[in-house]
Amino acid sequence: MSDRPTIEFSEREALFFHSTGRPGKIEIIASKPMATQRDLSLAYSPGVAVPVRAIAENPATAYDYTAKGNLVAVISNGTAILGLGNLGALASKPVMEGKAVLFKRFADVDSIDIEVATEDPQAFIEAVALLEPTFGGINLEDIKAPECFIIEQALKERMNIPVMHDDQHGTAIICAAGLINALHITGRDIKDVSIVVNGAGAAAIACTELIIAMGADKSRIIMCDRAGVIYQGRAEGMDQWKSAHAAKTDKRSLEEALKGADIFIGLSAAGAVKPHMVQEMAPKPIIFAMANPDPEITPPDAKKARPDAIVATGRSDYPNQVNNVLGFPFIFRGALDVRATAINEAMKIAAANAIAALAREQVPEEVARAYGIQHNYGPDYIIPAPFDPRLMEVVSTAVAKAAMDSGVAQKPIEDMDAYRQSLKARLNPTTSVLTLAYESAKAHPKRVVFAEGEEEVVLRAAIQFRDGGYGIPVLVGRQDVYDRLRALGVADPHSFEVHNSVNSPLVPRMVDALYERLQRRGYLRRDCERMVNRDRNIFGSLLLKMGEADAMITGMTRTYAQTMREVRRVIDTVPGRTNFGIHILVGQSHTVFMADTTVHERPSAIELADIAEGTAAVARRMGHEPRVAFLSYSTFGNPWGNWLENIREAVAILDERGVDFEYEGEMAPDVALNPAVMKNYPFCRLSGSANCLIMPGLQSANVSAKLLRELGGDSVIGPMLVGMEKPVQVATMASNASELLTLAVLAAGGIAG
Ligand SMILES: NC(=O)C1=CN([C@@H]2O[C@H](COP(=O)(O)OP(=O)(O)OC[C@H]3O[C@@H](n4cnc5c(N)ncnc54)[C@H](OP(=O)(O)O)[C@@H]3O)[C@@H](O)[C@H]2O)C=CC1
Ligand SMILES: CC(=O)C(=O)O
Ligand SMILES: [Mg+2]
Repeated sequence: MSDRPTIEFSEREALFFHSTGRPGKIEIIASKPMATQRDLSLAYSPGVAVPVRAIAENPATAYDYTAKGNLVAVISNGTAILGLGNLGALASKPVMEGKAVLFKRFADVDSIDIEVATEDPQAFIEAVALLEPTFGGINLEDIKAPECFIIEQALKERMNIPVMHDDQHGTAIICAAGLINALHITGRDIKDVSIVVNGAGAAAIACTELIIAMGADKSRIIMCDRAGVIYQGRAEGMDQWKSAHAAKTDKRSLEEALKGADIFIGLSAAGAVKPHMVQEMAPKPIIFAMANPDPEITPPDAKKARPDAIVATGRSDYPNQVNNVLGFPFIFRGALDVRATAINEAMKIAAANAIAALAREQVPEEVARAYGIQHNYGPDYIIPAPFDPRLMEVVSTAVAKAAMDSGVAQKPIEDMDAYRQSLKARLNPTTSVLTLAYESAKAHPKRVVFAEGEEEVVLRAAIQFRDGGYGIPVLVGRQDVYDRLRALGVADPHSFEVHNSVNSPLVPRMVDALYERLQRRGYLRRDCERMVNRDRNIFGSLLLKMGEADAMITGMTRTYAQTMREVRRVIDTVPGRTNFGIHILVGQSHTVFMADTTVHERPSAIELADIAEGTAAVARRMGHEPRVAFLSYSTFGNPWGNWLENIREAVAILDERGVDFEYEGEMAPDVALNPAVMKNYPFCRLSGSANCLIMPGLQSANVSAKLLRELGGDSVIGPMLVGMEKPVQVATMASNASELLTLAVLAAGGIAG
C-alpha cells in the first residue's frame, strides 16, 4: 500500500472549489416550465389554489402535487462536525450541503441542508418537528452525543416521516456490513471476538448496539472515551448511554484494552491509535479507523505495524471506505419510495446485509477497471465503493422490501422487478461514466501534455489533474511557469515537468521528425525549426507523437480552427476514419451526443456516415445504447431541399455497412427528441427518442452547441475531438479549469479519441 492517499489537494484548492462559480455546492432548479404567463398562472396564483384545496382535503396528496415525496432535509446544529468537534451551526453548512449533493448524486433524492443554531435539544426538537409538512424524510447529522440520542428519539416519536441520525444508524449499518465480511474473510464468528470501540458518542454507541444485536458478546466489548476505558463504577464523564456499555474490566487505557483484541472500531478522533498499540492486537486484527477526515491510524501505518490486518477508514482515498455515504442515499431512496413512516431496525439490518452481500459478488468490469482489477472480495475490498452503480438497486430494494414486510410502508411496491428497473433508470450513465473515467484515470495515470502552460486556467487544470492523482501533467511553457505555479499556491513548483523549447534537449529530434513529415508539403528545414521553437501546439504535438506523453490538451490561446491546423501538422486522423467534434449534453435522465460540432463545414455523405459511427461508439463507451438521428430542417422529405440528398446517402451508406446501432434520417430535432412527435412517422426506425444527433453542417452544429453551452452551463461537456491517431483534445477558448480537467481525464482515460 502506498504511503500517500490517492487523492491530494491543497487547502487553497478546497476553498477555490467551494467558492468558484455559484458559491457552495447546491442550487434549486424548477421542475416545471416557467416560460409563459400561463405557466406562471398554473404554478402560482390562481392555478396553485387547486392542489392547495386538494391537499387540505386529503393530506396524502401532498406526495402527488408537491416535491415532498422526494425531499430530504439534512439537519445539523454543528456540535460534532465530522471529527472536527463543536464548531457551530454555520460552520457545518459545507458538510450539510455536501450530504445534500451526495443524496442527489447517488440516489436522485432531492435534498437541502438546514442548520439550526441551538445547542438546546428541546429548542432543536421544536424547530425540526415543525418542518414535517415540507419533507419526505429527515437526515439528522453531526449532532453530538448525548443530545443526539434525546433529539432523535423525540423526533421519531413526533414525526410521521422517516427520521434517521445518520452518524448513528447510517454508520452502524455500514460498519456492520464491513464487519460481516471482515469476520468472514478472517474465519471468525462474531460471538467469539473481543472488540475495542474507541469513542462513546453518537456513532460509537449506535455501532456497538448494532454489533451486539448481530450476536457479539457484550462482555467482550470494551468502550473507551477521552478519559480511557469506560468501566463499571467509573464516575468521571459518564452518562446513561455510556453507563449502558461500561465494561467489567480492570483495564484502564485504550492501549491496555487493545492487547489481544480481535477488532478495533474507531469513531473518535485523528491519531488516537499508535502503531505500537495495534502491534499488540490478536492475529489478523480487524482495524476500522473511521474518524473523519483523518482516521485514528492511517492505513499505511496500521499495515506497517500489522501486515496481517484488515484495515478500513472513512475516507474515499484508501481501500475499504467504511463511511455512511454507502448507506444514507439508498436507505432514504427505499424509504421514500414506499412512503415509509420510519426507518426501523428491520430496514437497517436489511441494508447492512445487502451491502455486505454486494461486496461478495463479482465486481463488474467498469467498477473493477475503476479500482484496478485486484479489487475483488478480499482484505482490500470488504465493502463496495460508493459509486458502485449496483448499490442503489440492491440497497434501496432491500430497504423498501423490509419496510413493507415490517408494516411501515404506506405505499407498498406492487412490482419489485419494475421497481428495480426504475431505480437503474434514475442513474444517468454519463454521470457514472464520468466518475469512472476519473477513477480509471487514477488507476492508470497517464502523462498528459498541457500545451499552453503559461495560461492560469491551464495551470489550474494541470494542478487539479496532478493533485487529483489522475496523471502527470507535462507543461509546455517558458521559465516563468514555475513562478506562476507558485503564485497559484503550489509549494514545490519544480516538481512539475515543464518543457521549454528554448532549452529542451528534445528539439533537434523534434525538428528531424517534423521535417521528415513536412519536407514534401512545401516546408524547409528552417520552417520546421521555427515551428518547433515558437509554436506550443507543434511542440506539444511532437511530444505526443514521439511518445514522450500519452495525451494532449490545448485550445485556450488560439481559435479552434487555427489550433487544429497546427496540431494536424504533426498528428494525423486515424487512417480510414473521419475526425470530428462531439458536444455532450448531460441531463438528469437523458444524455444527448451532438456531432460534428467543430471540424467539417459541409460534411460529405461518407463523412456524415463516419461521424454517425464514431458518435455511436463514443455513446456506447459512455454507457448508452446509441439511437442516431440525422438532423435537418426537413423531416422525411418535407420540405424538400438540395441538402437532403447528402443525408439520405449517408443513411444508405450505413445500410450498406450493416452497422449494429439504430439510425434514421432526415428529421427535424423535435421529431428526433420528442416521442409524441415521432409517432407521426410510424415507419421511423428508431425505437425511442434519439440520443446521437448528427448535424447536417458546421453552421447549425456549432451554433447549436454554443447555444446549449451558454444556456445549459455546466451540463455540457465538450467539444471532444474524435478520430485522431493520438488522443488530442482541443478545448474552446472559453473553457474553464474544470472543463479542461474533464477533457484531460477523458483523453487520458480513453473515452475520447
Ligand atoms: N466513517 C463514518 O462513516 C463516520 C465517522 N464518524 C466519525 O466518528 C467520530 C465521532 O463522531 P460522532 O460520534 O458523531 O461524535 P460525538 O461528538 O457524538 O462523539 C465523539 C466521541 O469521540 C470521543 N473522543 C474524541 N476524541 C477521542 C480520543 N482521542 N480518544 C477517545 N475518544 C475520543 C468523545 O469522547 P468523550 O465522550 O470523552 O468526549 C466522544 O465519545 C468523528 O471523527 C466522525 O467523523 C462519525 C460518523 C460516521
Ligand atoms: C461521515 C460522517 O458523517 C462523519 O464523519 O460525521
Ligand atoms: Mg456525520
